[in-house]
Amino acid sequence: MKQPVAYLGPRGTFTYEAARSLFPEESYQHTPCDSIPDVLTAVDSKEFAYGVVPVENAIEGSVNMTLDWLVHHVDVQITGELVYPITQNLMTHREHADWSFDRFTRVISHPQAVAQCRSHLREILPEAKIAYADSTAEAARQVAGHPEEAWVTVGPRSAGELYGLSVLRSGIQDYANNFTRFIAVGEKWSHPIVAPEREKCSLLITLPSDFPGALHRVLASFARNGVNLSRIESRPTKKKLGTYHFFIDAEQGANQPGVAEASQEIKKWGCGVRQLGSYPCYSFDKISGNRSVDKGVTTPYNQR
Ligand SMILES: O=C(O)C(=O)Cc1ccccc1
Repeated sequence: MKQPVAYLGPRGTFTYEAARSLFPEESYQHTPCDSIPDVLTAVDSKEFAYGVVPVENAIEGSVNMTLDWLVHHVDVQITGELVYPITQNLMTHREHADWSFDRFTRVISHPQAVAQCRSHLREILPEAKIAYADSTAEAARQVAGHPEEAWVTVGPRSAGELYGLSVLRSGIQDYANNFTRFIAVGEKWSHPIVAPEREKCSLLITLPSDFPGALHRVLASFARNGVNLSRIESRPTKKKLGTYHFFIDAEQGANQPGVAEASQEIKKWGCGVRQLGSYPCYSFDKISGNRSVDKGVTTPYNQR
């Protein structure tokens, strides 16, 4: 029987692509959820063994919705990572395929997709209002369902194809090298065909109050124990202005030397240390096999 995987849907999202790359269709059944919290909650409640959500984009940075739900609302482990190339397309209803840009009144998409194309959209659609949807494919679905409206959307070509939209312009992201990191959450798992490129682990560190130089000491402890860090991101604790949780990614698995030692030392100083996962990392190029991704135009519009 195929194992169930929840992803940020509907079909056609970038997350759908990522979910199919990490969890091949031969062995897994992919089920769309309406939002990132829905995916994480469904895995936390064990309704689904696995889930896939976006966590960070090269242009726009962290997906705060994912980070905040991991900290405050669910207790799930990160079990894998995929780095996936993103090409953003400006798309509209087939009936408006030959319209000039100035006729469109609204751009609908996921906040991350809009943010990745902000300058380009300001330039070509300066008067259009921005409206947000829970995913790019949901936005495509809305545009497809309203031919009477002068709406455009931003998202993957696959979503446009699925909902019968026309592509007005491809590669509308503001910068080249637009990649998104997606995470798998839930039960332990490993890709049936492809070996991971490396291991990583993610920790959530909470500093005690009134502790001078606490963050400095935390980082120094990792350095002393020979642990290479690749990311540090702060998010508000939501309890008091100016207090933060720190997401820290280390370039090694949690059971390799250094991480346990540093964590113990940090805990002794009164810091909270929660392991969010120790997991294999994959890149789309290696994992995709024969499946194609929208190569589109990956040079941003202002560098053509
Ligand atoms: O809405 C989607 O398609 C998603 O998967 C979220 C997202 C949006 C923009 C870039 C990467 C992921």
